[in-house]
Amino acid sequence: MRLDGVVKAFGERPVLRRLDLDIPAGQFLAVVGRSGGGKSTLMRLVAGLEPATAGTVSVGGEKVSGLVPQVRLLFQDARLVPWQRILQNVGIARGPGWQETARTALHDVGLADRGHEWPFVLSGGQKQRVALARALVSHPAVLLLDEPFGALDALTRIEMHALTERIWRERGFTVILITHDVTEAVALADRVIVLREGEIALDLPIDLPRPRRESSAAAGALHEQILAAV
Ligand SMILES: Nc1ncnc2c1ncn2[C@@H]1O[C@H](COP(=O)(O)OP(=O)(O)OP(=O)(O)O)[C@@H](O)[C@H]1O
Repeated sequence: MRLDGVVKAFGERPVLRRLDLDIPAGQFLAVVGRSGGGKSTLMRLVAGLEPATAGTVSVGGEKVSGLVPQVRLLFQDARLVPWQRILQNVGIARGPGWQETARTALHDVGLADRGHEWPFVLSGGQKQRVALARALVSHPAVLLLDEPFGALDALTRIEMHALTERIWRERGFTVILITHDVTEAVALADRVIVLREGEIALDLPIDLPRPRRESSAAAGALHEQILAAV
């Protein structure tokens, strides 16, 4: 994925100012920044939900000019369809064999036996697992995570971190994770970008070995550096 001189303004208000960014396939990138810094706007451009004011976004060498099928988004709320059972929520594309594909995806997120139930019976963390399974069925090349763990309790969040990391390592797609949580960024990402007032204030590789312990001294030093940039 590549951003070339990307600018986004709403009327007179510039939200992103000339962003240049190269994201190699398979990278786990975290985007950190204060509220209002332009993180969600960046996500919407990359997903093709909104056009850039200037510059280009490309995925796999193709310029983005509308919704990109190989890019999937996850939000803070799971956005399940309440009147459809869990299996149907996951199997959104009802082609041949959709049930088997949906069952496999549910199995991958640890909800193998819940397909026949309704979304309302699930906890917040389980709903996010279903949303993740729904994204996985289309074999995305890029997964955009817009604070999907933000509303979860601390223990569930750590479980979701481990699950996301495992599936990312197995499947090898590219991830862009938006988060306020610097610890989360350092625990999961290969690279952290700090977005401040629409510009990249820091672009930092995270070379810690995996699986990571969130409390290591090396992680602490990176954490400080990111916070200072924010
Ligand atoms: N459709 C829109 N029209 C006008 N202004 C907008 C629109 N969308 C976003 N903005 C403005 O762009 C700026 C960046 O918003 P954005 O949602 O990208 O920030 P963010 O970094 O994701 O914040 P948060 O962490 O709070 O979600 C804000 O000042 C916001 O008011």
